[in-house]
This record gives sequence, C-alpha cells and structure tokens, in this order.
Amino acid sequence: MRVAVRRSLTGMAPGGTVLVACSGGPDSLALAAATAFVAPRSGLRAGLVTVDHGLQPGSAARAAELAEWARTAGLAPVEVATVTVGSAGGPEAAARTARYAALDEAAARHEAAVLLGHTRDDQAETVLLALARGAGPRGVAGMPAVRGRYRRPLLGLPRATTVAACEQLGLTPWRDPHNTDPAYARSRLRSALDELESLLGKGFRSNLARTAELVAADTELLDEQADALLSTVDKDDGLAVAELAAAPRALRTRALHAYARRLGAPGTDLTAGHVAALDALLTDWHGQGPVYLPGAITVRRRAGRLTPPLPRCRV
Ligand SMILES: Nc1ncnc2c1ncn2[C@@H]1O[C@H](COP(=O)(O)OP(=O)(O)OP(=O)(O)O)[C@@H](O)[C@H]1O
Repeated sequence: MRVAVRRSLTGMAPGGTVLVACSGGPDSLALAAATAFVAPRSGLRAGLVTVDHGLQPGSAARAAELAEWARTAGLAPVEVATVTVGSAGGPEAAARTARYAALDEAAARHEAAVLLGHTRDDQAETVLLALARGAGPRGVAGMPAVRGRYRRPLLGLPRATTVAACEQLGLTPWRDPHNTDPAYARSRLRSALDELESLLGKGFRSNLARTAELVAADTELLDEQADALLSTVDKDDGLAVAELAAAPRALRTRALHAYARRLGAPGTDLTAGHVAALDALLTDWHGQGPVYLPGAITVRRRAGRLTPPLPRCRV
C-alpha cells in the first residue's frame, strides 16, 4: 500500500500538499494512514478532508471523530466540509456533485493534489456498470489513475488490501450501510461481481480492471488523433464536411464529440444519440434539418461546412 502511494506521489514538486479525501471507510482510511507515513518522507505535506453530507444520523460526530484521528496521525491540514446535498440526478449523484465541489474548493485553497481511495474492486464495478449501460470505450476505460488534481493511488490494489491494512493498524473503519443496501445500484453491483467471480473464476475483477487499462490506452491515442483531425478540418467558416466524412468512424465520432464540447455542450448531457445525429449530417446527408445539442447549440450543414465554426482562442 505504501509503495502504491509513493508511486502515485512521484513527480510532485517538493513542499507541495496532498489532501486525502476520506469517508472513514476502509479504502480511504487505509489510504490516509499510508499517506501520513509516505508523504513527509517524499518531502510533501499531507492533510485530510472529509465531507459530511448530513444525510445519515450521526454523520457530524463521525466526521469529527475522523478529523480527531487524522490530527493524531500527524495529518495537517485536516478539514470537515459540511455540504448541502441537492436533488438533481437522484440522491447518489447529488451527494457526489456536492462532495466533489467541496473537494475542488479545498484543493484550490491549499493548491493541493487530492488522493481518492478507489481500489481495483471499484474499477471493476465501474467497468461492469459501463458495459451494462452500453457505454463506449470512454466508459469502459473506467476511472483514470490521474485526472487534473485528482489521483487514485490504490487503483491497482484489491479492496481486501485496505481492509487488511486497517486491521493491521488497529483502525476501525466506518461501514456505510448503503454499501450493502440492495436499494443502491452500487451495492447490487458488488453482489453481482461476487456472483460472477464465483461462476467465472477468481481473476474476474482484476481482468475487468485490466480491460479498463488496455481500453484507456487505446482511447487516449484515438482521442489525440481525433483532436488532430478536428484541427485539420477546422476552417474559419466551420468544419470541412468532405474531409471529416472521409475519416474513419472511430476518429470522426470522437472529433464530433470534441467539437460539441468545444461549442459548449455539457459533457454530462451529451449522448451517443447527439453524436450519431451530427455524424448523419456528414455521412447520411439528405438535406435534413439542424441538430440541437444540449447547451442551446444548433449545428447545421451548409455549403460543405458544419456550422457554427469553433470559437477562436484570443491570445
Ligand atoms: N464523505 C466523503 N468525504 C471525503 N471523501 C470521500 C467521501 N466519500 C467518498 N470519498 C472519496 O471517494 C472515494 C470513493 O468513494 P466511494 O463512496 O465509492 O467509496 P468506497 O469505495 O466505499 O471507499 P471508502 O472505503 O473509502 O468509503 C473514497 O475512497 C474517498 O476517497
């Protein structure tokens, strides 16, 4: 565990700060303990942020207890962020949005990297869910080890490792009752994975995680090539239809996705259906009407161009 954390901190400038995002559950508690040990030896300051969603009885007391432990473990700064959870997208999604907003804020204030406790088991769950939803490679690629300020040092380790680490250190993690409540998709997914592992063999979870890694590498390359394609077809009066239509589908659809994002369509609302409708303007043109994208964006094909043109960066 310490080795994984040390690896994940490689490349951070000495004197920098890392904040462990800790729920008090086994994964992030073990991560916090390992980071408290490793970070100072890597010339870094390590702190902890726990988010109190205020959704379960006793959550404030639990957060305070966790903060107390973190201080005695030598972590600093230690913060409890109390958030108000809205209702958009359902309770789980709303809690997640509020949590990441609080983590973003703390990270910006401390100019810190944030460490998350996702393990290989979480990665397997994410991949299975993506497959079940019919997601494309971007979904099947799972969670990245590094994205912006966020790092996931434990992504290659099974959850059993964090549970064992807590036991070894005499730490009693908090067990979120939602994790075993079949009312929650995540919990049903965990049971399904147990079942699949018993049917298909022990390596099932790690194989899913490995698939994610392989797909992520391919996706990264294709995304780069699609960006290059988009630059090539990007003209002052719109995207060059003929050039874009001649590109392979894997690049074309990625370039269209990037085009929609750069026009301002929110990634969370942009569906495969939107991208398919844009693609039809290129490859199945029969004079159809415009495509309406989330974010009040209207894309038309006109005189060999997809319009509007991409916004120009002002230097
Ligand atoms: N309330 C919270 N406050 C701070 N960070 C959180 C909180 N909830 C989740 N996280 C972060 O997000 C990660 C994934 O959260 P998730 O709820 O999926 O946890 P999990 O896999 O059950 O992990 P854990 O055992 O750490 O609870 C956690 O490991 C932790 O880093």
